[in-house]
Amino acid sequence: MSNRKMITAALPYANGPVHIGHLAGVYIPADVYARFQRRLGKDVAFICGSDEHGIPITIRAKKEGVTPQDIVDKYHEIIKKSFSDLGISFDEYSRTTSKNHYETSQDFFKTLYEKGKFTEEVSEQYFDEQAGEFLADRYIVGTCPNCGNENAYGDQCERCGSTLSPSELINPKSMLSGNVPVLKETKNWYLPLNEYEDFLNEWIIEGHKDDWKPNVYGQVKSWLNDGLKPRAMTRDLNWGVPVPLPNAEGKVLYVWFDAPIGYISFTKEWAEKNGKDWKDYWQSENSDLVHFIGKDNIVFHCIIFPSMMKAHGDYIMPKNVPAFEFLNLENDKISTSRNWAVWAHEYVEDFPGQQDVLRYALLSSAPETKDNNFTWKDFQTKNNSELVGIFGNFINRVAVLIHKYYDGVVPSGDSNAAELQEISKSAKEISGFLENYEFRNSLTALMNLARFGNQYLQTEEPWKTIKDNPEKAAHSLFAGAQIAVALAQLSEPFMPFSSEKLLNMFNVQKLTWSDIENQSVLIQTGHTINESSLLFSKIEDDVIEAQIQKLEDTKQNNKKTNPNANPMKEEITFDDFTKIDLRTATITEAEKVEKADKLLKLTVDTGVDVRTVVSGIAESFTPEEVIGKQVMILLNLAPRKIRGIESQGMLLLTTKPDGKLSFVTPDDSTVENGIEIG
Ligand SMILES: Nc1ncnc2c1ncn2[C@@H]1O[C@H](COP(=O)(O)OP(=O)(O)OP(=O)(O)O)[C@@H](O)[C@H]1O
Ligand SMILES: [Zn+2]
Repeated sequence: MSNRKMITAALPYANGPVHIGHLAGVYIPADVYARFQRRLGKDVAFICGSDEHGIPITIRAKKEGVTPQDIVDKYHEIIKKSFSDLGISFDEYSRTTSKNHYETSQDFFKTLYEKGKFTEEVSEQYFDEQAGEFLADRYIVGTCPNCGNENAYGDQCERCGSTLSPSELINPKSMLSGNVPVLKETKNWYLPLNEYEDFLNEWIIEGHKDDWKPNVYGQVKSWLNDGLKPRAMTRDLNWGVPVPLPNAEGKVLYVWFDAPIGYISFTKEWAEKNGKDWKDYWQSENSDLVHFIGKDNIVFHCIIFPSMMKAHGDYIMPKNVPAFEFLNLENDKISTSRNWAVWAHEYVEDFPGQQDVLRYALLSSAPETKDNNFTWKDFQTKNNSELVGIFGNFINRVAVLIHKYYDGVVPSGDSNAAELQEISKSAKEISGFLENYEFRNSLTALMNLARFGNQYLQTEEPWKTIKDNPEKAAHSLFAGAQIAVALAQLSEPFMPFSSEKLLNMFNVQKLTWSDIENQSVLIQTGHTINESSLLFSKIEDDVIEAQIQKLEDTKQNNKKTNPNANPMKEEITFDDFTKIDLRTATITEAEKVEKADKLLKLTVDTGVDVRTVVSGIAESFTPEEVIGKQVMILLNLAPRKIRGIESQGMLLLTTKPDGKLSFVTPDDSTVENGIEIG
């Protein structure tokens, strides 16, 4: 084991604020680990920053009519403040638009280029001639070949979830101009990942079978089993780090090339300010590199970035990549675009001074080995029963009784008593779990010490023995004080705000982890403690209901701005519109079409003539229901045979949320048939 810990947390993408999913899946566990390593006396660099390049940012900027820089400036500040408010103890939090990052990532690219690690490949890519730009996959929309969704993206259909490439889309269109894009040749630089398969197999599949998490190991194995392909490390785009080669105008580094190099750039920035050498953390065998990420980032941190570092030649490989699964909210997938989230900055406003409650609740339901769910009710229970009922209650009783019976001076007791062994036992247990990235178990071990303390006081009953056996009472509170101070010390990685309050309350200094493991006496007889203050307070039902209501409002709002509604179709002229002959009409007869579940044969009085229309409405209406209904008809639609019946025209219908159809009708019954609509 080495003395240095180079800890990174996934760079949050600067197109939205931080939510509880990010916190539970990456930043809080990473912070617990970093704080713990510092307490072990390790030389820790805990590094992060905003990821400010890539397509979603440019798309968002276009939508809002601002520049990509405007977007990232806004979210970088919000994200940075949320982390600091929640006590995430980054040594450096920077951003990928920093000058230093441009230089570092360009240098990295140049080194690989000069060593001949890239292959150059010419490929055909979609190009928007009107906008004069190559189109990233996300910038192309069209019909999904799998489900028929008309608004599938060039890389993915969000309706059926299938992964696509732009050439698979039916009727591809550019999102920039709405035009049909053309294929045009372009040259890019590729990293032949297939050449790194042997190295990855040996290093991860053979070398980390036992110490990496099964979810991480399994994902890597399946990527390797499928075989790796060369991947483009540059893109035709105008937002990002420019490719540092001649004749590479209009090309930038692939966002997943530059983003992980951000860890290195930001370490440099931190090292420079603190008189350290960044290479001691990234290029020395006496350093453990650990990446904290969510499961969707595994391939980038276990395959692509390591291959880049291997190609470079000077870097150490990560010791571990403890990736988390996903956190859901109230049984629904957390989503920035649907605003389905508990936002860190809003939590801090709604629950002032209660950051540790969120840290505790998220850690105890961290999606460590499988996806997990956050609910407000559960959050309330964790606070009221565990933090208030057990942890806070125990410490408060100890402090209050010491003030009451001994004027705030720790009484004398037997420092060899068996109950004091619990302290070092807990410290060792927590430490073992944390070294193994088992955050939930470590938190349980901490709470178990508080539980033990509570029970101990309950059996000892110093409030009774103080009368007839004062020596016993003194020892009980001496031992209670040791356990309370142990909790103050050991809770720091998990609940840093409360830990600090507690250390002040007991008027003691921070100890190293090994001191806590090795000393049974953490606060001496005769030591004066400060006034006790309440650590945690009960969260009432109305507070929780307000949060639930907020989510309910989001649901309602999402219904209003219907996420299922298709975006506008291609623009048409007024002349185009006047070609359409829409009229009011009345259905006079209706019957089922034999052997067709969906069809009704209708006789329609159009005011101009009486005609037959076959309409696919039988799953929404019975024939009886529609007779006499006034409707709207598209009169000049070319006739068409459906099931042997000639259908002359089309009725206008729309769809209700339950999927049933609804007629478009005039809202006034005095409108006669045959009147034009327009
Ligand atoms: N619900 C979640 N649970 C656990 N981890 C998550 C969750 N959402 C994102 N993460 C992780 O947080 C880190 C930063 O995420 P990033 O900024 O890239 O956002 P994202 O994945 O685009 O999320 P969103 O789409 O919700 O904004 C990544 O490592 C990602 O895997
Ligand atoms: Zn689809």
